[in-house]
Amino acid sequence: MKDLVLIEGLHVDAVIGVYEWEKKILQNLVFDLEMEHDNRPAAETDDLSKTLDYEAISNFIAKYCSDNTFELIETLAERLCADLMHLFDIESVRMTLRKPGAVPSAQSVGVKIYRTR
Ligand SMILES: Nc1nc2c(c(=O)[nH]1)N=C([C@H](O)[C@@H](O)CO)CN2
Repeated sequence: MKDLVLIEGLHVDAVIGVYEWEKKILQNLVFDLEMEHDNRPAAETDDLSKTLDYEAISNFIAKYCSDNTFELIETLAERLCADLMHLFDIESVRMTLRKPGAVPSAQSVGVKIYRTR
């Protein structure tokens, strides 16, 4: 098992959805990420620059969601994972993206994807 850096339950507001009324409102999305990265260099040197900075990545996700609008959560998850892997030293990422308000009778709905270099 390789090392992981985690982000769990990251709440972000976004304009997202297939229906016209959804394009005029903000809806809550919840992200969980498992990002593969060798944590030993950071642990050996106690150096943030050698690991995946979960704060920087969380901030990037929030800004990405405020700067971009999509219809499908599949599109958001796919493009966001591609950008994250391009910008950060992530070997692979498992992203769960939930849209809790989308189906009132469900606790949550969403997608889960796994992408690797
Ligand atoms: N697999 C998906 N199904 C649906 C999506 C989606 O993004 N992926 N989106 C919608 C609507 O936007 C919905 O969230 C409105 O409540 C429907 N199904």
